[in-house]
Amino acid sequence: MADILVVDDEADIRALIADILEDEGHEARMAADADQAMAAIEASPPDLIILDIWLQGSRMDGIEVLTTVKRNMPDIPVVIISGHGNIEIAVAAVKKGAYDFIEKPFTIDQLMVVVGRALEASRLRRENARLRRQDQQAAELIGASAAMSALRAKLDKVARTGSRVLLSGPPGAGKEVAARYIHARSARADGPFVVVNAATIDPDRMEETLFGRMREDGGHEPGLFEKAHGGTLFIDEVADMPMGAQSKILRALVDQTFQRRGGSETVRVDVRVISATNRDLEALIAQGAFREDLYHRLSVVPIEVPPLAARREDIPLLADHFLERLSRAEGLPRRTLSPEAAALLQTQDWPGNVRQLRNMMEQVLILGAGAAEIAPEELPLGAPSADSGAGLSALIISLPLREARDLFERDYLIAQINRFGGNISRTAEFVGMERSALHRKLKSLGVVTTVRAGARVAMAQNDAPSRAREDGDEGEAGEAGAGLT
Ligand SMILES: Nc1ncnc2c1ncn2[C@@H]1O[C@H](COP(=O)(O)OP(=O)(O)OP(=O)(O)O)[C@@H](O)[C@H]1O
Repeated sequence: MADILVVDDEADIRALIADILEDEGHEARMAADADQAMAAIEASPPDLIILDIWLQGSRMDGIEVLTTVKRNMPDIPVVIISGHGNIEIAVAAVKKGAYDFIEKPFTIDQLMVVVGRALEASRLRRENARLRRQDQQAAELIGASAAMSALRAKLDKVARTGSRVLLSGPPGAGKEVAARYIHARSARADGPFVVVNAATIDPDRMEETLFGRMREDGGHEPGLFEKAHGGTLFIDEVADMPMGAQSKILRALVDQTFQRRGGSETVRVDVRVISATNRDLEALIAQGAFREDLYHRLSVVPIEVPPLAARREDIPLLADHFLERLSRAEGLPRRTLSPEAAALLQTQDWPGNVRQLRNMMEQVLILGAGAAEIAPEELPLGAPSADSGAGLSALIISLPLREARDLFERDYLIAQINRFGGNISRTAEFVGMERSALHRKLKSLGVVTTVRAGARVAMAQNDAPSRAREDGDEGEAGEAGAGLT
């Protein structure tokens, strides 16, 4: 059911058309002149406007209404009703953007055919716009690190050319997104983007998949090269391509022609190939597992997509992007990372790269506690690695050096005092400080000691060592190291 606005100065024709439309299951609104029409459109843009070209006694005639609508809301289709013998004006209206016209007098069938076509064309246009938006979104490369900016600059450059590109990088780093990014910014953006993963296709069916086959009835099944005509074919995991298919691809790349399986006709296509690998193709060439000539054809422009661990600054940005997208897609409440959780993610090594981060954010969103801020404890992390700095607490990593050092010293000294059962002399000896210097330090960091369950324990007086320094407040435990043994 569509919402259709009928604009005609003749009341009986207006009502007749509205009746016909309502009988066909549409909702019809009516306007007698240009002002009523514009008010109705502004109140709620209709799916279709049926517009009489002559509007007696109206401020604007039909052509002017058409021009205004096309300027302000170009996506609303307009069907013009013209009087008999006014073909030139009707044609001029189509040139100004009307979808079509019908001449008075017309039959119900004639009206409904034009209305049906106009609604279908507008539905397709909306659908195409939606798909293009989706493609653009899938081709979104998030990241503000220097590595990402350099990658984006290379991809932008190569997008403007028609060159073949070989993307290399570890699994999940974003090679497919990079390929989509190139396609979406290339002259082929309106053409198809077809993906084939050489590692997941049965090697015996590879040629058929890529180049199609003839059917027994004389027809043919198109292969992916044919489906990508006018667009881009993305060959993922190209290193897994069987030798037989490699030589056929080589030919398809050299002269853009091939034969379908079981056929003799030469098929010509216009396809840009972007391929990707996470393996060392040169090593495979040395082993005789990959054709060197194909490698050179594929890697006219080689581009490396860096692992996530080489661009840790992007991690909070990426994580937040996934949290936003996933919560919207799943209809879940929006959650953000606490600064400590974001810092902790930055200390991880991410062998599964961006895909692993995305999966983790999905897990947190679905299984997590649900508070607006995600706490570090909610992150499903394994043991920290030795060389990534992950041994440091997330809180410390989220602070500037001075505050981090204060916090570290406070926690470190509390742990040491408690280890030595509250004995400041032994603590001082172990940490390598004079006893008096340790006292001063404890005071400045806001560390106090108190007796609990018969044992002397140290603790932070509050969470802000600098405040303790300013006001010299010794707090309720009040000893700040003084008078201890
Ligand atoms: N820079 C990025 N911005 C936004 N999303 C990204 C980015 N990089 C990767 N992704 C997302 O991470 C996931 C993995 O990316 P992609 O499939 O492009 O990796 P790949 O390198 O092609 O992996 P594989 O080698 O396993 O095929 C996808 O969901 C993708 O949308």
